[in-house]
Amino acid sequence: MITFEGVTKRYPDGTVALDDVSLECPTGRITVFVGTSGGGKTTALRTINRMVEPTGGRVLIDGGDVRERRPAELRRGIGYVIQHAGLFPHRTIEDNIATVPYLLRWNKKKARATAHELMERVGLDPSMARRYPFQLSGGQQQRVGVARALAADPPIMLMDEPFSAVDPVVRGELQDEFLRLQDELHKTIVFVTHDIDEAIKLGDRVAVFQTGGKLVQVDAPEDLLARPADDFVAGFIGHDRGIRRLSFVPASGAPLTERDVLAADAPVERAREAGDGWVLVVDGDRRPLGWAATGVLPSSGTVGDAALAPIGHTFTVESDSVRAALDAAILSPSGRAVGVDGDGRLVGVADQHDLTAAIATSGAGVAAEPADTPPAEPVKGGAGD
Ligand SMILES: Nc1ncnc2c1ncn2[C@@H]1O[C@H](COP(=O)(O)OP(=O)(O)OP(=O)(O)O)[C@@H](O)[C@H]1O
Repeated sequence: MITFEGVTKRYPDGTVALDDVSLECPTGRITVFVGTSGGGKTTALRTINRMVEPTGGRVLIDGGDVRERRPAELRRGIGYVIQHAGLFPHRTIEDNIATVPYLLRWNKKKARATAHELMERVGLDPSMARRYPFQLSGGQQQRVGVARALAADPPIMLMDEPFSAVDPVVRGELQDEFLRLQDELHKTIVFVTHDIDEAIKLGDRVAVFQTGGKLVQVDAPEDLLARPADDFVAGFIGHDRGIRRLSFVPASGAPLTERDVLAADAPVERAREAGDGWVLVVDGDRRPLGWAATGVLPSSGTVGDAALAPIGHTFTVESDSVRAALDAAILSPSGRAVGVDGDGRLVGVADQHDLTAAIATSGAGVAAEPADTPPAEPVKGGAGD
């Protein structure tokens, strides 16, 4: 656990970068610092590894004041990743990654073997080990930055806008892989970003900083979206927080039906009986094939003979959120979302009304149940859809 106790940083020119900040970053979890530019996020991060010394208050790691540790020794237990990766341009990728192991005087063979292992872990082909940073894309360089920070297996990782310098698609991939890696490694991570969507996607806890180094709110992402502490936080989160909260409502709570679902070998006559204009056609393995419009069916034969409109995207009932399901429904020609299991087989179909019912019972909607109705378990990593 990293603990900030009334931490203040006032620079000699009078700038207050941190103003009496108290917060806890739990062990094995991701705490994200987010907020306006100049809000003190980077300053707060750097007080943990003593790159910045507070002028008031204390920073503790597992109860011990960081000031009682020598900076070099302290930093060996703390990985540090920055924007643009900050790689050494004249060292190969493997030697960049092995920077700390070399400092720790590991023999070269072991250090390089660790570097290769880590390359695989962060999704880089070890055949790139002998390349130089300029021979890698921005996204690949960021992966090297993460691998380098992990090399000595530090329990703590500080990450300062590590994914900001890459395009949105690569950024999304890096975030997903980062979450997957954290699922295996359980590091104590403090992550700085100015992007609220990134904060909500990655954070177990999100700390919102305001100009002047004031910490305004620390909460789980779903609580931040549900109950912003003040107008600043509400404005910072944005006006679509109602929709974004649905990322934390599990789709498994939505009532699913098998109404108007037919196998491809069913006679077209059966499709004509369907109530509201569309029939979902599935194969013998219950994998969805497409939507058949009942107004334009062939005169005879099977529903599989009909021209099928594409499903668009499905949602996985057990792991996706209502947000993903609603999106699938909105994009579906029939207005209905197709829920599948982990193997892509049909579980059931939900229309927008069914999904609204799930929102209401989860407590996330305006028409929430009375307060004594327990909210559904949130979707883990739910903001990622
Ligand atoms: N050495 C310094 N001397 C004076 N002021 C400083 C110094 N370093 C930082 N500051 C100021 O401290 C405040 C907080 O800076 P910090 O970099 O922590 O903010 P931030 O929230 O990380 O911002 P950004 O999102 O723009 O990176 C800013 O007003 C900055 O100008």
